Amino acid sequence: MVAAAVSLALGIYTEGIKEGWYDGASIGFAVLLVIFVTATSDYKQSLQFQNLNEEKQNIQLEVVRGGRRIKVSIFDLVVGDVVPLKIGDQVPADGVLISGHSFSIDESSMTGESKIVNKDQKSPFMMSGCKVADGYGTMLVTAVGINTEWGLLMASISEDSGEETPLQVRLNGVATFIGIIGLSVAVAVLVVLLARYFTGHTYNPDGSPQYVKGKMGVGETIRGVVKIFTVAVTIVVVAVPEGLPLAVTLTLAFSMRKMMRDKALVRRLSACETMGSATTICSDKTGTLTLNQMTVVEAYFGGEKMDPPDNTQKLSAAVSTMIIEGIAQNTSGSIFEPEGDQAPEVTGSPTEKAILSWGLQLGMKFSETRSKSSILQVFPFNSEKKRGGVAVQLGDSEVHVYWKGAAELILQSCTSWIGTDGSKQSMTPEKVGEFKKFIEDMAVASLRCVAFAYRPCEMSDVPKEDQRADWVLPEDNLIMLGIVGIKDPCRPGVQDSIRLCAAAGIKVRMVTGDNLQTARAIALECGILTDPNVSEPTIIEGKTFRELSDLEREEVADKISVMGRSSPNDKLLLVKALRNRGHVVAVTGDGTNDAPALHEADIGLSMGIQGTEVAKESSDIIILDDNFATLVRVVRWGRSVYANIQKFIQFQLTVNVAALIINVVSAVSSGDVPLNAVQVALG
Ligand SMILES: Nc1ncnc2c1ncn2[C@@H]1O[C@H](COP(=O)(O)OP(=O)(O)OP(=O)(O)O)[C@@H](O)[C@H]1O
Ligand SMILES: [Ca+2]
Repeated sequence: MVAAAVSLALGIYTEGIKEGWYDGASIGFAVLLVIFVTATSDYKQSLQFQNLNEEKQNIQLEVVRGGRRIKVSIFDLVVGDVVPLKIGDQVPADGVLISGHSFSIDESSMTGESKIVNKDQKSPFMMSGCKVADGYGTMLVTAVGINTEWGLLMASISEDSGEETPLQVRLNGVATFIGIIGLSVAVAVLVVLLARYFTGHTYNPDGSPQYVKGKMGVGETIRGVVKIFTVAVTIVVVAVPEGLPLAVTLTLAFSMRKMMRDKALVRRLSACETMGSATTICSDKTGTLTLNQMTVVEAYFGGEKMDPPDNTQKLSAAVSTMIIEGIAQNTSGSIFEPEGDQAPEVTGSPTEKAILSWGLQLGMKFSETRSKSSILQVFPFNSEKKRGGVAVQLGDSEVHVYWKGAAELILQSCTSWIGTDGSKQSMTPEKVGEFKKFIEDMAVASLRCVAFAYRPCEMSDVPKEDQRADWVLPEDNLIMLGIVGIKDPCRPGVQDSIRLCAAAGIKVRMVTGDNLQTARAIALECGILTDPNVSEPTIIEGKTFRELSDLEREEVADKISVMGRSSPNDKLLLVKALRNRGHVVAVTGDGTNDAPALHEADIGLSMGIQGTEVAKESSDIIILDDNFATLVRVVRWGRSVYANIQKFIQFQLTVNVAALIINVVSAVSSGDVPLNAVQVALG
């Protein structure tokens, strides 16, 4: 703007009002144009951010209305709703805890203290925005929206989303740098020209010197100097690549919108850029590479295979009852049994749903079974332990502790097994081999294996009610009930996406909590592995990797294609090792414990459907449809952002530098500039 004003003033002054205005005015016009485009794009971007923010906040959650669990948007939550909560969820509104087990809450977002607070009948109040750190429970909503503590807090502060990406910062730097060079060159030219002018080395077209000492009037001298000034100003204006940062903003905003349409919600703008340079993707298996539609297709109970898996003919009534009790009580899912003969509705995580549906096939009556015994203590399933348990009281003193979890891990804790007739038999090495063989067979067929076990107790073994919250469920000396194999088909199209990645130089690795053999089978199916006979360290167990030294981990990390039975912490270790190796790592995650790995990675991608709120908040991009193919599209967008910006920089710098050189050379040699700002800006 200053340049425009100066140029305008000088132009009018040197060439008269008729011809002089156009140079300055055109610079003014160019500047106004840039300002206008910047403002519009900034405005559009802020609108988009608002939309995205709304999208981010539009959490779908389950509420219980009329005894039935339904999914509603967080915006449709009303006072009086009953909301089931589990680990990783965000408390959606203010409310009180109605029921819960080992339920605790991370209130750091409200209080600033990162302390986990236990919630029970004595302190049942929960504030919106906090995260469930452990356990599960149900809450009654007492205040929503602006009436919550969180709402009051948010009303008093406004959010700032004007964040600049690293590329923008760098380009701003480049633009400033070039500007400074232009300025110094201009000053140099100014000095040279002035010196030549005043020493009488410049000439008019007729060959007479422009400046003759002592013979010039003041007006004429000023006119000469002003002309030189115009030249210098033009050099500065031409040299500054003012369009550069704007181009980046526009490109990013454009890609963000496109990505949103492709089912990827960008939480951090810079992730778009980084994603383009990713060299490896560590992907979850369940839900990302597979459909997450699970069904029980095999079952092995009472030491015998059930064929079909819901055929209970061989099992005695006592065994069936126990299995059904274990399924109905030891679950974080739920079944709604409508009146009449409508089909029951099963809700919960896909694994739970598969098991509950299978229970229904066995003839389980969900609420009836649950009312027969009362729950004393719960150990909710988590990916670290890969098992979940519950202690229930039947009658006066009989207590059953039920466990279900990763098959081979449960098997290790079993010292006996139950026969079809309900007799307890001791776990001989042969029988262990038999169970293992069965797990292996299912895993090779790409099934997820979940084992059921139990242990009878007496009420006298159970701590009194006031100390029960700290009671650790006994998990040794278990009695094996049986094992189910759950099928989760590969996503169609995943093979193509993985091939695409390979062609683009990105290595896809699978990091899963599932059994190594199951992982191998799925990896073969979706093309991460091509040879079924690969060995360590291409395919490695989480535990083995964990026990290596930092250096060894870095060495093997490159070779790993599949990691099975991994805990979220193993994922973090892998990401660290790969980054130390110089990789740009993208990692996917859904669980609460995945948050550290998502943070550590160059790009953290969380799952929109299966992902917990904690995971989403730690991620840079949310994959709304959980699909691996979407992830690959994000990479493509990231790369196009880079390519576009690169091209623009090349173009802009060529133009600016060339114009600068031409102008300087001709200014010094002839005292005038051939290229003015308008030509450069529009050219
Ligand atoms: N609800 C559940 N109850 C008991 N055991 C379960 C449950 N869900 C999964 N498992 C067991 O834990 C293992 C999976 O653990 P984990 O949660 O770490 O994996 P995931 O996150 O589901 O899979 P991925 O890492 O591939 O996304 C399964 O192999 C299964 O045996
Ligand atoms: Ca996982």
